[in-house]
Amino acid sequence: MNGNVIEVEDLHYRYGEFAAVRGIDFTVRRGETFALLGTNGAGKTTTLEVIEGFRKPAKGRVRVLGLDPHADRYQVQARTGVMLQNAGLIEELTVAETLRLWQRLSSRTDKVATALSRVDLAHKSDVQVDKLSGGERRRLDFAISTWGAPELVVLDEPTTGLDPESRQRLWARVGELKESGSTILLTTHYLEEAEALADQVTIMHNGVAQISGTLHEVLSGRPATITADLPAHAPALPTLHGSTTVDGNRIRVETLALQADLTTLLNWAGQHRLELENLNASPASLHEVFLATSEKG
Ligand SMILES: Nc1ncnc2c1ncn2[C@@H]1O[C@H](COP(=O)(O)OP(=O)(O)OP(=O)(O)O)[C@@H](O)[C@H]1O
Repeated sequence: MNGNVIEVEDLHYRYGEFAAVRGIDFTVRRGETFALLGTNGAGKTTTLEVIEGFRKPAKGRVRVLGLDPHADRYQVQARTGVMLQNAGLIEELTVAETLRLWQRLSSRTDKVATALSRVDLAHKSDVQVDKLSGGERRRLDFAISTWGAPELVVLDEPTTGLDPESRQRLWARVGELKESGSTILLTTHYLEEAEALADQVTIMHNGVAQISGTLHEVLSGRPATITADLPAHAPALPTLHGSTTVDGNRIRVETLALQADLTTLLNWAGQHRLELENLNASPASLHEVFLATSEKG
């Protein structure tokens, strides 16, 4: 096997007549974290399910750990940890019993107490699964899918339903997995999650990849934004590198020269003794890229 853990070439998948995935290509190298983003119904889960070996592509070539994930699914699944959107947990077992069962089933070694403390569930060891909150179930599922740090971890919307603190903790755990050498493929609707974790992203829409690359590649060339409210009767604005739009007293500057334009604007406000209310300056983010790609239709 080369350094690629996942290779997807011209992947197509159909549900009957409906083409859910229409020619996706991407490669995930060993040790990388790759985020698949996109609108609802874009085809992210379908793509993940093909990679996990649950679905056979209509067309195209998929290799996972050098194997065909459908034909060789038992070999691939033994080396992969998968967190689906809805976990099939056994409701009658306690949290600790669930992990002890997993310990017997898994070919990887890990410790129940350690796995529980990683996801902050040690205090729930003796609680039955059907008594857990939605976020706690999600964390238990994460503990199972990352048991023994698998070579490949596939996470379908891992932090949906988690509170902000639990989300940050899970990000830290994903960071540790990455440090230990695991390759991670995840889908998420939280763009800041992709910004925090991913080396590479692909944004899907209607079964097609609209944009792919490293975060730097995806964001480069995208303008930063400055917004502010001007006081009434403000003098004419200074000349800026970026393009300015005015709506009432609110200005919005889209610029590739954020520092220069912000300095000009602040100097101008200072000279005229103006207060710029609600001043905000932000670099390009995945949020704008996402909106731009999903508007393409
Ligand atoms: N079992 C199925 N039978 C028929 N159509 C399906 C089936 N599963 C998914 N689809 C359709 O395929 C498309 C892609 O679905 P998929 O779940 O892969 O999208 P997604 O990007 O994961 O969406 P979301 O962000 O909403 O979870 C959607 O239009 C969906 O309605």
